[in-house]
Amino acid sequence: MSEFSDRPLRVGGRASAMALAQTEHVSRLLARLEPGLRTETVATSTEADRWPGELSRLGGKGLFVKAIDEQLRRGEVDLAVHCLKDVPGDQPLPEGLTLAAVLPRADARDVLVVPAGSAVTSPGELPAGATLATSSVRRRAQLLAARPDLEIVPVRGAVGSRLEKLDGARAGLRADGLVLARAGLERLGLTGRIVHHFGVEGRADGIVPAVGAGVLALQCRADDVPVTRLLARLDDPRTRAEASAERALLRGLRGHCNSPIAGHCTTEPDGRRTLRGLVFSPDGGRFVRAAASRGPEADPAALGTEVCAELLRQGARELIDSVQPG
Ligand SMILES: NCc1[nH]cc(CCC(=O)O)c1CC(=O)O
Repeated sequence: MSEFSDRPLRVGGRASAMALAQTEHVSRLLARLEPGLRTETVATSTEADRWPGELSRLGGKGLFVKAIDEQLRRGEVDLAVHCLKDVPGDQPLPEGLTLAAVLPRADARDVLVVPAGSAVTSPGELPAGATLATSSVRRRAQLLAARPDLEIVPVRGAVGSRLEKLDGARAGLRADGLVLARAGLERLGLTGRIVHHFGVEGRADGIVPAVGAGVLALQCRADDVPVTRLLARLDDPRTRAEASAERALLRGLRGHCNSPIAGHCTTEPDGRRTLRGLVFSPDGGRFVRAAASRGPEADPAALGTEVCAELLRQGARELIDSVQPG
């Protein structure tokens, strides 16, 4: 007999197709964990979803999670599903909430998608002066660092509408390609559109992912013991350790949502973790980079702090402060 059998568990998330796929995924995992458990999706379109302009002018990426966290605090939902990448790293979790689980990380790579009918199969085939669409300052800086000839143009909106704009089915974008997270396309069943995966290792032709890329975070009220215990069973310790290293790096850098910061931690089969961090100028012309590896017994947050200290020593503060928060 499940202690959740008397009422459905309300799963909160955003209303975009990607977010709905995420809440459905979590609901399926929970049903598998606790036969008899019923869930109900509560989808909310946030202020940031409705805003067509620059996110930084509204208050930043944190708005994607804020409205849902408030529902959780008010008791209108029992858990919240967030992309960890969208959870601000420069402020603590809202009072009374806990990060009860991080799910196993999906493929964290950024990918290139080209318009329907384009013959391009890799970035190297893009002609000089080609236009790529992304609103991520991190992607923009890394693309320009490798190819200063590229023109990078902003694009916002749900992943599906970005693809429609790219294909010309919707007005508002003329670009030779779009750079996105593979994880988002996976959740939408759209990986068939991918023509190239960017490497995460910090080579010149790659794109080091964002802190928390590909990770789904499950939050609940800290005093809700049954839900905290239930969600804890979905926690992936390896991903949690990687996320902890990455987020310690981001916290130490005090980056705001408009900072071109990349941070990615990987784990070897023997448990050894490597954290790589980079901070860029907006045009990618200047950057600092650092990496460190530690054995499985080392505190992942300390790894983040160490890579952060090295980046600051190399001048990361000046790069971060040269960019306006919005
Ligand atoms: N910035 C929005 C966002 N937040 C998380 C993902 C994708 C999934 C993930 O990386 O967890 C995306 C879309 C994208 O960046 O293309």
